[in-house]
Amino acid sequence: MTTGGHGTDGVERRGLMFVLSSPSGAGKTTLSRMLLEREPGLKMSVSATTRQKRPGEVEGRDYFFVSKPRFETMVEQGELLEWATVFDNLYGTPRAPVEAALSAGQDVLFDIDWQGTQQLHQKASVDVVRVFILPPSAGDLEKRLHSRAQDSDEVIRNRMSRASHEMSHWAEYDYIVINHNVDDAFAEVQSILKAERLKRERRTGLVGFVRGLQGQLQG
Ligand SMILES: Nc1ncnc2c1ncn2[C@@H]1O[C@H](COP(=O)(O)OP(=O)(O)OP(=O)(O)O)[C@@H](O)[C@H]1O
Ligand SMILES: Nc1nc2c(ncn2[C@@H]2O[C@H](COP(=O)(O)O)[C@@H](O)[C@H]2O)c(=O)[nH]1
Repeated sequence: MTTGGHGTDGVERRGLMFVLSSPSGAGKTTLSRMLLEREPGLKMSVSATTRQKRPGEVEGRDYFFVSKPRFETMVEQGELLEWATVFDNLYGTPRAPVEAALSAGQDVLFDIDWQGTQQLHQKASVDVVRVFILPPSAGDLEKRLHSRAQDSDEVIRNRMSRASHEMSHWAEYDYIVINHNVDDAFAEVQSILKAERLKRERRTGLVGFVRGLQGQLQG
């Protein structure tokens, strides 16, 4: 699925798919925004969803808000790379922008749940990096859902009641970050991205680069 781009050191490598999952309210959106601001070469995958727009959310930036029939057509026509029902709404990743970004040598950031992560991993395991964000405590998680002030008490109760099930998938992820403090959690997530970008098996240009170095040493 992926084709080459260049790393900051000029050596060609395959793009990667960087996935953040967590129980609702643990901080994925916050950490994603920080990553996008500070990490050039990273593009957000904007999902399609049938859920209602929250105050302040922008069409095409936060989500593509679509009707259920439109979502079903997207599924039938193979327009989604993965999709799932989450909290009684449908969510899915449009395929074309992800493929275009990877082809242009960018890395792609996903804020998706464990079901979508499993589907992506089945399709492109070596290029998928899975990070699970945990809250420091249940009390903090509830406080964060309230402090966001965008969901009704009923929606928050529903999300809290499902948090334990969401968290039961933590062991399917490559990295676990506990979001006590947002700056520390961000530093950890950013370190994971930087290290994964340097992984030997993604760096398709290394063989040629090392041969060139050896040529210089011998010549
Ligand atoms: N370390 C932190 N300490 C305190 N508040 C935080 C921290 N990280 C995030 N928050 C706040 O918690 C709330 C929920 O965060 P955010 O929207 O990023 O969660 P999320 O995981 O994306 O949730 P969802 O899955 O519902 O989209 C926001 O108001 C955010 O500012
Ligand atoms: N499998 C997918 N899950 C997704 C996608 N987009 C978002 N999500 C997850 O849904 C919940 C709820 O999000 P919210 O914005 O309503 O709070 C959260 O866990 C997201 O990660 C997707 O395309 N596929």
